[in-house]
Amino acid sequence: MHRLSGLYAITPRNLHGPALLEQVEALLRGGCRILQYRDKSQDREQRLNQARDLGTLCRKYQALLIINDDTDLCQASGAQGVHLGEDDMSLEQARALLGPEAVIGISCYNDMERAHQASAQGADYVAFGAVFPSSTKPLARRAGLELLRQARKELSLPLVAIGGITPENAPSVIETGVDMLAMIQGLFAQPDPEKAARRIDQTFKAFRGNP
Ligand SMILES: Cc1ncc(COP(=O)(O)OP(=O)(O)O)c(N)n1
Ligand SMILES: Cc1ncsc1CCOP(=O)(O)O
Ligand SMILES: [Mg+2]
Repeated sequence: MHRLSGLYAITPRNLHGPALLEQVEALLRGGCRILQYRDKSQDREQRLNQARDLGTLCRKYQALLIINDDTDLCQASGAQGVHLGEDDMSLEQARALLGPEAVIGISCYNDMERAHQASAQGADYVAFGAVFPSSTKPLARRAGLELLRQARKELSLPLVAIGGITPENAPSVIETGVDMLAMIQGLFAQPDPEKAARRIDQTFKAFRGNP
């Protein structure tokens, strides 16, 4: 059983090869145990090699590797699951391809109805956001802290918050009851990503206690 809680790091577009692996390993050292490989580039071979290398690194730290958008890449690289949005394959199709053990996460933006539907259809987690303005995705729809609180009341599956989250504003998001914080710039744009990851990990522990 995978542990769907805590820091959920997502790879940035501008980092590849050894530099990406180095930064990801720093996050893993800092306590991150969920990683999403998000790479919209078209070079399939490069994406496959990168996903396999990230998988090797994640196994070393017993971390989960999720692939953004692409079920083929998930299967080819041996990753544990996929993250799907409204422009991607449906949850039913992905489940049929990847099987019951795969972790499938669904973007719900600010749409509670979509989240209830994903939950009923067997999603492993649902994501809401952007919680704050995001320089990675400036046009993302906004889902504020109040919506996260409401989602926590209505839904029992694991919840992810995404968009503009930083080590500074993380406590205000964790306080709503979400299970995971998905972050790109709030980790990778920090001078010390390991320290940023450790700070988030400790913030979760301060709220929830050690397991
Ligand atoms: C954890 C998490 N939540 C939301 C998203 C956004 O997914 P999507 O709407 O499909 O947009 P892209 O990331 O594909 O541009 C995500 N990737 N991860
Ligand atoms: C993919 C995505 N979906 C909503 S906001 C976002 C980007 C999150 O990146 P950052 O943590 O840098 O705001
Ligand atoms: Mg997508």
